[in-house]
Amino acid sequence: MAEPIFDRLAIIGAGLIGSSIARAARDYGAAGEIAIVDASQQVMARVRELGIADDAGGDMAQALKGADLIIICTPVGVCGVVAQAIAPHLEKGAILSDVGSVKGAVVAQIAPHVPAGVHFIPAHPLAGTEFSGPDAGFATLFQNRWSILTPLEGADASAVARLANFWTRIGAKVETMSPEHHDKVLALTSHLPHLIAYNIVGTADDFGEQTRSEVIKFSASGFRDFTRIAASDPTMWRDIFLNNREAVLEMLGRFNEDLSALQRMIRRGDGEGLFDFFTRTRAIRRSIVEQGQDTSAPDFGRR
Ligand SMILES: NC(=O)C1=CN([C@@H]2O[C@H](COP(=O)(O)OP(=O)(O)OC[C@H]3O[C@@H](n4cnc5c(N)ncnc54)[C@H](O)[C@@H]3O)[C@@H](O)[C@H]2O)C=CC1
Ligand SMILES: O=C(O)C(=O)Cc1ccc(O)cc1
Repeated sequence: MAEPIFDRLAIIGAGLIGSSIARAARDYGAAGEIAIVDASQQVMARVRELGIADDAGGDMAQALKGADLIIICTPVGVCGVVAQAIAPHLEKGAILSDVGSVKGAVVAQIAPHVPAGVHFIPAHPLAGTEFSGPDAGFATLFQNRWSILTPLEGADASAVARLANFWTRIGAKVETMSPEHHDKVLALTSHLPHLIAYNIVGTADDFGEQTRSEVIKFSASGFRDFTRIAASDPTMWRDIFLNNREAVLEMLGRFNEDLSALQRMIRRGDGEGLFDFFTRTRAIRRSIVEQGQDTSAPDFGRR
């Protein structure tokens, strides 16, 4: 196997993403040693049972000793607190990264705590499922999925390249962009779809018992897909919406306008308008499939 890219990887937060990175780093030889720290004793006990870390003692100073890559894998709402707690233990030349679904607010939370000589390079793997916790992770999660790096201005190019190599080694394709651009793109492609799913499933839940049980009984694939997304972790998604407020509200405004236009077409019996609209949206789906980015195989995300 090729040489490890990092000597010691420390993961803070061993949920779906943190535990998947640990498994993948070991399976693909991306790190010499792997240390895991999690605030939950229950999670730490499970990490030891699963045997996915070389160091799962739970001591922060010990875990970070000699770590040349540290990845914060907690919900985005606590990134700042975590960065503050780990800062005294970070060694010169180390790379500090994260996997948060929001980048602007995460940079604002973490950057003030990064000691001089430590390279802070935020990242976001566009890979996941509706499940959480250390048991939900798996080594192949990042295969053929994007990982977006959002280095700050003046970031050390060789550190960025080394982190990009790490993601490539564990199967991902890497792209670089600014945190602001990331947050706009993800507001539309990930955050808004989750909000719509939470909303439609919530609407069904607001109906009486009789309707609710019929919805469950007769749910065809459209609604079923929404229920999968709406089963995603409440803490994680609360933090995403609180931390990508501006971009989500902007996209929601555009979405509401388009929804009103569709509503008007239905009310006016404008079949031609509806047909044209649905023809445009079908073309988008076709280009995604042509680019080989369709991951909607029946068992995607279900294990
Ligand atoms: N779930 C998904 O599909 C994806 C999630 N992300 C991002 O990855 C991050 C983690 O998400 P998941 O792994 O799904 O969450 P998760 O809920 O499975 O795991 C989070 C872990 O962080 C730990 N934690 C919470 N506060 C902590 C603290 N102060 N110190 C140390 N550990 C702490 C929790 O005990 C838990 O084990 C989030 O920021 C999320 O936005 C990114 C891509 C996909
Ligand atoms: O399960 C799904 O369909 C997802 O969309 C997973 C996901 C959730 C959050 C992210 O920031 C990236 C990927």
